[in-house]
Amino acid sequence: MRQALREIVVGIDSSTQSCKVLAVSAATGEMLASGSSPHPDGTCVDPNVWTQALANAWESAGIADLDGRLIGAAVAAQQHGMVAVDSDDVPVHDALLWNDVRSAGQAASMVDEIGAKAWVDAVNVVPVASFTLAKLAWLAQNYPSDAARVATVGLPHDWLNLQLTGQWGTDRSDATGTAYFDPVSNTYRPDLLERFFGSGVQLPPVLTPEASAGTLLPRWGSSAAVVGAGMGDNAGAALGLELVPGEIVVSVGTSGTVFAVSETPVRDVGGGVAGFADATGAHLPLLAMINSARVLAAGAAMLNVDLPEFDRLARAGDPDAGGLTLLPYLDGERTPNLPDATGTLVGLTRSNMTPENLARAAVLGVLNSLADALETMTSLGVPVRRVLLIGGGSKSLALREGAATVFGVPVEIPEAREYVALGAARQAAWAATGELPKWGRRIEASYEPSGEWGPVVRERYVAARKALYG
Ligand SMILES: Nc1ncnc2c1ncn2[C@@H]1O[C@H](COP(=O)(O)OP(=O)(O)O)[C@@H](O)[C@H]1O
Ligand SMILES: O=C(CO)[C@@H](O)[C@H](O)COP(=O)(O)O
Repeated sequence: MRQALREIVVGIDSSTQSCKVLAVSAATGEMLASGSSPHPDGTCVDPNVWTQALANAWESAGIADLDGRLIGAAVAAQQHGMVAVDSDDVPVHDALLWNDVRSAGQAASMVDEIGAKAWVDAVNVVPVASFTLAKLAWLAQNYPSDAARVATVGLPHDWLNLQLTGQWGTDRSDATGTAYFDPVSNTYRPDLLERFFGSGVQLPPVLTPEASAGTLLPRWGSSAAVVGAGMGDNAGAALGLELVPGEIVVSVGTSGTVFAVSETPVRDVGGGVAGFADATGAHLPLLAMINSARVLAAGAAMLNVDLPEFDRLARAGDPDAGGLTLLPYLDGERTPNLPDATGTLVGLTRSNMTPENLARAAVLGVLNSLADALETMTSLGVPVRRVLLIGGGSKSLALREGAATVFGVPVEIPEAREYVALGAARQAAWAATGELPKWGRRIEASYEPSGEWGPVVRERYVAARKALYG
């Protein structure tokens, strides 16, 4: 069915640092309006803050003024966040986010109790601090009276679905980040939830990718547009990029993520690759890092420069940063599973200790941590013809130019777009029209690996990581 050219869909990306709203043509995907609003810093937040940021971004994009042209909306959001509410849907505790490592002890106990293989067999992930179930176990152990009041548990995008439509609803891609949903049988595992948290908790229905989660409540404007099922943010980016097997996305945003689409589940008892679902009915094997674009921002702050100047410095450094190696685990790390780790700078000498080399070491540290993840992914048989580099950090020219050489594979930079929000918009069009539109994707720049300094930089990084963490 051809959409009328005037019809509009809205995609929402509620991510760690901000909420972005994108209005696009349902027929072509062309951007018509956008707005954004920041989220507070920190690793836990009252979910009502996300609702307010969405309202602000919605208003600044002028969505309520689109009259009868708005036919659909959908939310893609940061994964895993623990939204635990009472019987009136009031949060009983701030939502612990994916990058809150306080639940590391609970995750480790969960693995000790039943073993990594049993977890992979049950839900195709091995628990780490990031996953919702570990956070719920943390809540039960540290705030038992709050835990006792929990009536429903959802995720950030499920919460925003509730705000938009008045109904709870989730999808496979986000449900797989809980550690109590099996992406193979497509069913919840309430036994695991009961064992590590408690019984009697309601969970949002898991909607199919093209399903409607409801229609917009009047507070969002006059239109009763359809709201799609929504999804986790990485599945949103895959949908926005129209990703196909053979391509691996490396996203350098608040989180660093490495993911691919796959018709079959990818199993990793080693726990690096999480066997998430995508937003089309297939799978989304993924590795996530806590330390990514913010390492560059922290480096810029340390050198007292802005991001463009930091980038200029990094490009002016020696190709191998004069021998400096940064293990960038500034906020603890998830992959590798080192929640208590800190960053380490190796190889300082009086001659290499320049702002240029320090900036370049930060860029190379982020790239090497992503290269570790890429190697784990391909070691499990996930094919890689090329990497698509996206996320706010991919604006850094130093990062772009170094990526192919550190990864050892060709890298393409898709044109600058908000791919998470775009994927949500694409799903909204699917829910509203019954057809998943093809909007295509344009590539802005391509890079080939150069053998010159990449292998040396990679070897130094791997040696430093092994020396410190085995
Ligand atoms: N030119 C740049 N160089 C390095 N990092 C950048 C640049 N521009 C933006 N960033 C970083 O990108 C991050 C935001 O990326 P984005 O993909 O929008 O985040 P999210 O993953 O939360 O959606 C911020 O941490 C910001 O500092
Ligand atoms: O934890 C994960 C994926 O498993 C993160 O990717 C979060 O989904 C947050 O992402 P951003 O805020 O960086 O988009």
